Amino acid sequence: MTTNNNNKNVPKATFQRYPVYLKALRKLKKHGVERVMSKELAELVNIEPTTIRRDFSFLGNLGKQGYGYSVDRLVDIFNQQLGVDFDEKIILVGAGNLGRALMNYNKWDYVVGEIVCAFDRDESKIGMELYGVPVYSIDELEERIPSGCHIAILTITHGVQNTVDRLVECGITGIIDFTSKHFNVPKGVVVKSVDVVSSIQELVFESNSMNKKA
Ligand SMILES: NC(=O)c1ccc[n+]([C@@H]2O[C@H](COP(=O)([O-])OP(=O)(O)OC[C@H]3O[C@@H](n4cnc5c(N)ncnc54)[C@H](O)[C@@H]3O)[C@@H](O)[C@H]2O)c1
Repeated sequence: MTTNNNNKNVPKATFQRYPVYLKALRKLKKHGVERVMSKELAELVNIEPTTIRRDFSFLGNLGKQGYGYSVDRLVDIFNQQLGVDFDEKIILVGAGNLGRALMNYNKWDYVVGEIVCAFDRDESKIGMELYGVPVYSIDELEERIPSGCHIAILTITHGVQNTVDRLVECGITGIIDFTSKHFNVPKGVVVKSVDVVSSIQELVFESNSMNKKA
C-alpha cells in the first residue's frame, strides 16, 4: 500500500499503473485531446475500464460520471502523485546527423520532457528550425539557454571540454554524452554516456564467449 496525496491507501498494483496512465494521458494532451472516457483510455493502455475507474477513485473527485475525465487535470494529478517532473527542458548541442535524429524523435515516450532548442557552431544551421526545434549559435549559449534547464544532450565533434565547462556554468547538471570523448565535470554533475560501438563490442565479446562455452 502507498498513501497518496488524498491520504488514501493506494494498492501497490494501482500505484504501479499510474506511470502507464500518465504516459497515455500526456500523449493525448500533446494531440490536443481535452477529455477522455475510461473506455477510450482503456483501449490506449490495455487495462479494463472498470480497473481504471477503480484506480481513479483513489484520486479524489474527478468530475461528473459520463462526462469523461479532464486530461489536463489527470496529468497534473499523476505528476503530483508520482512526485516527478516529466517536463524537463532539454537542450541539444550539435545539430548534425545524430542531433537531427534525436530532434526528429523528440517524443521521449511522452514522459521525460523534450528538446526545446539546439545549439551549433555551423553558420548554415543557425537560425533554422529542425523538426520544430530552433537552432541557435553556440556563441549565444549563455543568453539563449532556457531558464530551469538542467539537461543537455551532447552530439558535437569538437571542443568537448570547453563546451561542457560552459554548459556547467549555465546550470547544466546532467549530460547525455554521445561523443565518446573524455571530459571532466565537477562534483554534482552526472554524465550518462551512450556508445553504440562499445555496446556492439560488448555484445560480440559476450556472444563469442558464450559460444565457446557451449
Ligand atoms: N555514441 C554513439 O553511439 C555515437 C554514434 C554516432 C555518432 N556519435 C558521435 O556523436 C557526435 C556527432 O556525430 P554526427 O555524426 O552527428 O556528427 P556531425 O558532424 O554530423 O554533427 C556534429 C555537429 O556538431 C556541430 N559542432 C561540432 N563541434 C561543435 C561545438 N564545439 N559547438 C557547437 N557545435 C559543434 C557541427 O557543426 C555539426 O553540426 C560525434 O562525436 C560522433 O563521434 C556517437
